[in-house]
Parts: sequence; C-alpha cells; structure tokens
Amino acid sequence: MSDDKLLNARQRIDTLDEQIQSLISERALIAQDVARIKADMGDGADCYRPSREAEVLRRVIERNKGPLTDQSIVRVMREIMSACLSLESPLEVAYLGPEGTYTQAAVYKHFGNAVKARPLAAINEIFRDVEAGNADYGVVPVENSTEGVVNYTLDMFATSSLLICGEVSLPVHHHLLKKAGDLGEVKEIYAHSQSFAQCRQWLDRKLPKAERITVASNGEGARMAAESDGAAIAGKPAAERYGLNIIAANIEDEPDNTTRFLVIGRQIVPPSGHDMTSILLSSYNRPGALYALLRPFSDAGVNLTRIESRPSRRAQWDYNYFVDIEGHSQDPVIRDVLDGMKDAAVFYKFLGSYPKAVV
Ligand SMILES: C=C(O[C@@H]1C=C(C(=O)O)C=C[C@H]1O)C(=O)O
Repeated sequence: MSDDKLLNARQRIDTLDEQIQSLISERALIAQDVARIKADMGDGADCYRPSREAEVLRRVIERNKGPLTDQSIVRVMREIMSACLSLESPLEVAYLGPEGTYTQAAVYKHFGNAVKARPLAAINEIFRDVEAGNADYGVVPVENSTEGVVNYTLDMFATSSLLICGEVSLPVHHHLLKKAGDLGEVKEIYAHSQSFAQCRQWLDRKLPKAERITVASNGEGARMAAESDGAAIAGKPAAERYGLNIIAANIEDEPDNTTRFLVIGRQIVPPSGHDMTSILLSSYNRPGALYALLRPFSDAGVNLTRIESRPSRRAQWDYNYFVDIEGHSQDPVIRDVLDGMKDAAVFYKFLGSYPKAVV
C-alpha cells in the first residue's frame, strides 16, 4: 500500500519536472529573444541587467508561500537566470582569489554558477582588470559587520573610473580547517587579518598559544594548510577545494557575522525600485562644513545609511567621506540634492546607484 503511495507521489513529481523543464526551456528561448532585441537597439554590450534581475528576484520572494525558504527559492531562480544569460553572453567576473575565498562565494551568490569567475591576487588588480575590459564585472569586499570597513576597497574608488553596479550580502561562517588531527595539535594558523579579527575571542580562548600567521586571503591560507601541518580559518568551499577537514565549525565571535561585497563595472544601472547610491565627498576643514554639506539629505528626507572617512592623500588631515544613501540618483529629489552637493563640496565623485541586495 505504501509502495503504491510512493509510486504515485513519484509520478506526480515526474509530471511536474517535465512541466518545469519545458517552461525553463521556453524561458531561455525568450531570454535569447531579449538579447537579440537589445542587440538591435545597439545596446548589446549590456545583456546583463542588474535592476531587472533584482526586480525578478524580489517578485519571487513576494510570491513565495513556502515550504522553501526565500533564500532557497531565490537560489533556484538565480541559477535559471544565470543559465539563460550565459546562452548569449557568458559574463566574466574577476574576484579576490584564490579559489575558495568568501568573495568567490559572493560571485556565485550574485551571478549564479554559469558565470566565468576569474580569481585575481589583489583588490587593485580586480579594478584594473575591469577597467581594461578584460572582465565584465568585478566583486570586492567592502565591509564586515564585526570588523568594519575594508579600507583598501574604499581607497580604490577615489581614483577608479568604475561604478558600483550591485551589492552582495553574505553571511560569513569561519571554520578551522586542517589536513588531519585535532585542535590540540594546532601550532600555526593561517588566515586573512579580517578573519583573525572576526574570530579573536574564540582563538584567545581555545588556541592562545598557536601562532597566527597573516596571509593575503583565506583561500591562500587554506592552500598553505593543505601543504603543511598548520590550520587555516576559511569557509566550507575552501575546505572542499583544498581537501581539508573542518576541525572546529563556526568559530566567528558574532553569529550574525556578515560581509558586504560590491559589484564593480562600467554600466550605469537604472532604478529597480529599491536602490542605494554611493558618493565620495570632501568638505572644507572649518566648523560646520561637513554638517552643511550633508544637511540637504536630511532636509529632503533622504536616508543616509553610512558614512566612512578616509585620509584623502591630497593633504595631511584632509579626509574623503564615503556616503551611502537610500534611493537612486535618477530620482528627482536625490538628483537635486546631488547636483547641489557637486557645487558645495571641495571634491565630489558619484560612485553609482545600484539595487539593494535582494537576499
Ligand atoms: C532577459 C533579460 O536579460 C538578462 C536575463 C534576465 C533573466 O533571465 O531574467 C534578466 C536580466 C538580464 O540580466 C532581460 O533584460 O529581461
């Protein structure tokens, strides 16, 4: 009897799979049509449309009645879009490598697995690669919820011609990885300085005597652990990539540890309905100057979500301010505020308007 029930359920699944597959194929054909229409419009270079993709994914979440989580259903839909897009234009995305880094995970989360992801050794190389047109887009880390901002990335924007085209938010779980053996045998640990900082309390408690060796990336640390008796702090993909065991899982001090990445490119992204805008400013060094510069945001009811200051490198004790606001630069209210700011600031640079991370 239960055999019959199982058979019946499997038949229903087979029928649905057939329908799903034929609908996906039909969708892919239409996506190819869209690509041809874009090419006819003389617009072919930008087959990839971040705002359209964000709108599609937001609608997926609105429609979701379970039992799959929003994250799961978005992941499935993301892969369908990724496969459709790769029929016409396989995107090349440069990221902070080597393989196994969290930045690589951010690339696949944002673009899906049909993308050609290219690992580069340093953040400035990613900017150069995209500027030179070798890669279509780049993905770089910009801030972590425990450790704060990635200064190097922010500083690159001061001189780069690239725009921010998107953001990716990735929950980051650090594991202690080792070829063999257990915690008691760990004498050396390889990791990126950010990861050491995000696991400081755990390391002080459990491995106070182990030597902490800072390396350029977690992927690099995992590679070194694979070739030695040392351990590395990295994510699951790095463990898989380098054949390491997880000897302690989730060792980050904050359970909600999340890293935000930026997608950088040459495309001006139109509004998606839920957008962010980033700008770079510097003000005169006198009382009230910064307040006067930022006040128009408040007057216009624009939500300023983040401000970071960095040495400007133009003069000593002179600063650049990286400002994130909610909304798109093509929104008339924001456009007016930004226009006024261009004249009022000592230095002003638009870094991009882009869809907020969907999940
Ligand atoms: C199909 C399009 O092109 C690309 C593919 C998309 C998709 O598969 O849904 C969405 C946006 C674009 O990146 C489109 O612009 O609608």
